[in-house]
Amino acid sequence: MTSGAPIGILGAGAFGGALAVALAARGPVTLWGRDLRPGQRALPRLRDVDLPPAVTTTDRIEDALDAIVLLALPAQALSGFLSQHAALLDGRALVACAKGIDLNSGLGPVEVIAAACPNATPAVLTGPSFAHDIARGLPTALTLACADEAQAIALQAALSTPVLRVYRTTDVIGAELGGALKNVIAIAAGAAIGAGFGDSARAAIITRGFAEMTRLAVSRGARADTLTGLSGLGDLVLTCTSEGSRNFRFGLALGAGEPFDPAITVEGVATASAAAALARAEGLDLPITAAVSDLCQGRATIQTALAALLARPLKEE
Ligand SMILES: NC(=O)c1ccc[n+]([C@@H]2O[C@H](COP(=O)([O-])OP(=O)(O)OC[C@H]3O[C@@H](n4cnc5c(N)ncnc54)[C@H](O)[C@@H]3O)[C@@H](O)[C@H]2O)c1
Ligand SMILES: O=P(O)(O)OC[C@H](O)CO
Repeated sequence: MTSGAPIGILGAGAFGGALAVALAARGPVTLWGRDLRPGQRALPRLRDVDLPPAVTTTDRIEDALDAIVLLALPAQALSGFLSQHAALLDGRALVACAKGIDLNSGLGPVEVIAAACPNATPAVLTGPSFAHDIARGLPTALTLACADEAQAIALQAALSTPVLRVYRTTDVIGAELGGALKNVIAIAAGAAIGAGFGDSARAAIITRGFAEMTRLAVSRGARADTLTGLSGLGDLVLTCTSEGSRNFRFGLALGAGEPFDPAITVEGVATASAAAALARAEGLDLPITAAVSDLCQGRATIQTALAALLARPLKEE
């Protein structure tokens, strides 16, 4: 894997498209999408952005199997996609870009890769980053997590550009759970704002939500300090405070009792249920996560969820 080596991106949604634009600054990129026409230069999920000449678009996965393959697909689609294409993908450096927990298995993206492609070198790219910011060339810092440190160093170098600053860690569980769980807390923050509970309530949700993220991640084997980094606290702050976030906007609609376009990817919905199940299995108390899961599944209203959270026994912080 040399600097400027070709990169393949599977998934031509907002994030796959944005990464293609950014990584084209350092070498050739092949972008595969299931609905992509060869030669297509504009992406429906990434409005007002034209792909640069260094990006080749294709609807043949075989064309995008470069030394590094980024998987820019939603978390709930990853397992099925990998199983379907395992023969092509196994044995490669596969970098998941998804932020979620697989609802069926309770696994994070790296474990999902390992299960479907046992000979691949799996990694995850996460951290605070809106596709529309990256595609516009705005400065962004990400986290690359890979259990193999030498591979983490190589991927970090290969995926960094003058404006895309990639940090690395070998704490895969911590990095991927931070990215997954912040989406759940962002739904709660959005719901609080949408329901008119105010900014003080949002600050409480961010803080107590962060405690829940850390509790579950540490219980699953993460280092607590990973959660204070870009992939945890960094992304939590971004996603809970910006209407650029789909999870936050979904929460806003939920809190306001308004409809939300079901075609928009909102990772926190499935991940709330997956995280609540993991917490039950680990004997952990994650009240905000459970409330989001109940809200999303229609088992609670915004008022009953708030009442349940406020009625909890008083405790030490
Ligand atoms: N958009 C962002 O700002 C952003 C930033 C960082 C990380 N992410 C993460 O990246 C992942 C993808 O998000 P996105 O924003 O690109 O979503 P998106 O909805 O914009 O695009 C998802 C793409 O995946 C494709 N897809 C879905 N299921 C598929 C399947 N089974 N086979 C093949 N293709 C399939 C869709 O056709 C679509 O092109 C999510 O986990 C998200 O959390 C997104
Ligand atoms: O739009 P969201 O809520 O999926 O968030 C996008 C990124 O994960 C922000 O880092």
